[in-house]
Amino acid sequence: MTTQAQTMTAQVPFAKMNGLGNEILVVDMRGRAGRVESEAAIALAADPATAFDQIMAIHDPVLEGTDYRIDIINSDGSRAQACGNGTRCVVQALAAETGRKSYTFQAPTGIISAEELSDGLIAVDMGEPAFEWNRIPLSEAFHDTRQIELQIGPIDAPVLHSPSVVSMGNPHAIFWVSEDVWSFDLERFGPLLENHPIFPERANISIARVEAADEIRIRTWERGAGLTRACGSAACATGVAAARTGRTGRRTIVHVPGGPLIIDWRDTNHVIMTGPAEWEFSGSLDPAGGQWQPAEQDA
Ligand SMILES: N[C@@H](CCC[C@H](N)C(=O)O)C(=O)O
Repeated sequence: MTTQAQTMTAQVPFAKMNGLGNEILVVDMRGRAGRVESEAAIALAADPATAFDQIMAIHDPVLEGTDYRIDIINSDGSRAQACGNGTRCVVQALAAETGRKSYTFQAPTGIISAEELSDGLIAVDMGEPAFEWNRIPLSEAFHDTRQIELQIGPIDAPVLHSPSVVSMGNPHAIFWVSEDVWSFDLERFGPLLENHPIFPERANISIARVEAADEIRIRTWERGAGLTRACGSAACATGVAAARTGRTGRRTIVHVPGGPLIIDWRDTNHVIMTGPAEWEFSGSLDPAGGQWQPAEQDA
């Protein structure tokens, strides 16, 4: 039988945060073995008080030269390779704890660095995009991924078609539209496209409208999380794809439903995403089962 003391030792601290409305739980796994289990993630996602889009679990560093290792879990319990909004939340949480502004993380997709700027915004180096079909990945060869053959809706009058595809460590498809992005039933088309056989590892699906040479508006259906108010890696993928197809320059403001993100695809080929993060409340949770309680001052 589990005693109260055992239950307490199983608890780890977390902070409920958001990045432009992308709901994030930052879980502190430092000094602990194990990981946040998918079962725990699913239970926490089902509770309206802790409902989230991604968990960002901070682990002790493994690789020399990095501060921490980050594990990313979607609300359906699947693992993700990148999460831009979540990374900003992690940096804000660590900066509040330590006073240090810059960090280097071992993320599932590789080494990423990020810093809190003097105005409080957080800049994340999201690494280099990949365009090769087998790195997205796609299930069939497309030599030009600026536009691939994929459509949804009636065959002779598709609602969405010919997306650009980009990997930001995780797979993204961007459907360009000239209408209001809110006029599309993304809740209906999102899951069909996320799970389309062309994407063997599923994909994050965005609808994007270019509004100026440096401004884009998007909505995203996230792989493993559904409709979200913000997806940082989708904003990066869209900024890159827009520049790559001649729709915009390399520095854009990408408006997600939660607000603006600055996306800068630098000459170094690295994509820098800048935006805010916000703390909501703190607590402790069991990374195996997901049972949680608020911190005393927040209870
Ligand atoms: N919200 C994230 C992206 C999260 C990962 C995604 N759902 C996936 O499975 O690839 C972001 O801000 O980048």
